[in-house]
Amino acid sequence: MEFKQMVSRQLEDRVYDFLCGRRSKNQKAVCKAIHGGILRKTVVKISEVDHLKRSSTCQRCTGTMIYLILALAIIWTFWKLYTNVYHYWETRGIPYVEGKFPLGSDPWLCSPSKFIGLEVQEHYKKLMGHPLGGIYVGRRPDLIVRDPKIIKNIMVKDFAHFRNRSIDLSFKENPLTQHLFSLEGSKWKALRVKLTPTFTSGKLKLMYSLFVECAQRLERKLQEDSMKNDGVVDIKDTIGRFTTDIIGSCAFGLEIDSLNNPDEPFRKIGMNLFKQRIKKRIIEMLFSVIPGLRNNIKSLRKTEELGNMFMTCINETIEFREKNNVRRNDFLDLLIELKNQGHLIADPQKDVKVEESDHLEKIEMDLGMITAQCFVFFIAGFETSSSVQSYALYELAYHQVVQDKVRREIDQVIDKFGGVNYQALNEMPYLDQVINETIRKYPTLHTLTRVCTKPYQVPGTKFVIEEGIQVLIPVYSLHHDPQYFPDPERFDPDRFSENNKSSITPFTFLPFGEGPRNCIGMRFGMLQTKIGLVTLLKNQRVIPTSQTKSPLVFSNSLSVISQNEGSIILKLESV
Ligand code: HEM
Repeated sequence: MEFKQMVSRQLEDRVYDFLCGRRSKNQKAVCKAIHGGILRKTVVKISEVDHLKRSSTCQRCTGTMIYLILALAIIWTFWKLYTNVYHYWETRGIPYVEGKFPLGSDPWLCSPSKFIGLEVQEHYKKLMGHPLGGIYVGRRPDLIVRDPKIIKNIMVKDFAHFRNRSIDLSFKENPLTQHLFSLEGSKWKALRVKLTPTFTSGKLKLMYSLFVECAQRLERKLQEDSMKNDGVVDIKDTIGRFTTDIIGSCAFGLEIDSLNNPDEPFRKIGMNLFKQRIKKRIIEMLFSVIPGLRNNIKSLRKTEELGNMFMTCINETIEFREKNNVRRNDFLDLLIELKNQGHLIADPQKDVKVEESDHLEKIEMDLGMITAQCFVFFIAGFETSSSVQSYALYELAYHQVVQDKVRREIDQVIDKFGGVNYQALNEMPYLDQVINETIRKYPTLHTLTRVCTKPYQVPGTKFVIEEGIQVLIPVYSLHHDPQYFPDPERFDPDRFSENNKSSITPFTFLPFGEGPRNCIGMRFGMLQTKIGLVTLLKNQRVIPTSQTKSPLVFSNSLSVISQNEGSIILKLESV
């Protein structure tokens, strides 16, 4: 007997053992005789099944066989339906990265150690030479845009087609989801117009004294830390506490002191919000396959509890301020003003153009809406600026010449203004270069998203982006593309010097996004970052220690924000 035949016989025997269970040798032989053909061909004709039904010896195995075939048919149909979508880009003549069952183009679920910015970069590299290309995230066809000119059209010129981000708002009963980052369409527009004046430089100047209070606390803490433990500190943790204090003070009007109080609840909340690991990734992937599942996942309702805590805190603060006529010139004061107007309707303003076709939706500025805005200021303001400062200090520790140059600039400006006031911070061009180079190398949002809200023909092509397609703007990949930033892994603040910055290709450097939906808190974030760095660098030198992990490794969290794994340990030395 041929080897192949022998193996198939053995296999057949095993299948019969499984189907016929504990039966006598003779009964099995009858079953085999009856089902042999069926099994070999794996296709059952109804007549054969009828015949089988009539046979009293093998009624049990007939039933099992029918179930098995039904199950196979269901699996086959599911597989066909599931994988059908993987022809989406091919049929539209768009270059693409192949999608495979069940994860699409993204093997990241299988490699939990990979940072999403790097995953997108792999696709970006595979699509080299093409202005845009398709990928599949699970079953969802997404479009990666590589060409800076098309990026400009999507983010600015033809923004009317791409107003929304793709944030799942199915968890609607949670009031915290109604914030500026996630709102869509005319609701977003109305709120953006009203909140924009909150972030003018005039308003920031009024808040400056709140920044100074927190900076003074940071200065004292650093002095203490430099004398303990041989000056070795977890700089990420210290700066994280400092930004929590600033945002707590400016957004919630709370005098929290997380720098000196390790158990400060706001600090704990901030940290937990960004701990989304592999389990969360798997859940997210399931959401892309089974929409609506989100509503049924109990663990995600934890955010509801968080919402209640925030609501109570804001409620009490507003009540107190209104009763005692307290004003602190912070975000909450400005939001209370909006609450007292009752509702918002967007007005035409130069930064957010209202088109004639726009239906201007009324937004009730109730407590829920106010809390949601405070919440987004808290998460956006806490993690972003704290990461930028920590990564800048990490790079400065390894680039002492650059660090000395920044310190010289700080000393000159302090001499000129007699201290670190608001104006002084705006006259430090080299510090600006260092911050820009930090957010180039470590962009806080590795990938930006826009959803196509009305069909859009890409200029110069016949290709139409359909409504509902998610567009990915690969910020991390652009910032690390040697075509735009030669030797991209080198930390070189001179890329942003007065002479060199004009040669940077527009729309390849996007640390705060672009267009009407860019970062509303950019000035606030820059101010927070500068005051933190100046406070530290004017009195201390940072140097790497044997405990400093280098290079920085970015985590695989699903968060839109790039976060490095673990701590950033540096040594402080008084200067
Ligand atoms: C250095 C610090 C910061 C960085 C690097 C940063 C970066 C970004 C980026 C890249 C976006 C998306 C832009 C786009 O899609 O085009 C964004 C949006 C946003 N940021 Fe920031 N951000 C920072 C600080 C802040 C602060 C301090 C606040 C608030 C206090 C804030 C509030 C927001 C909000 C509300 C949005 C959504 C805007 C909208 O959709 O209209 N950000 N930020």
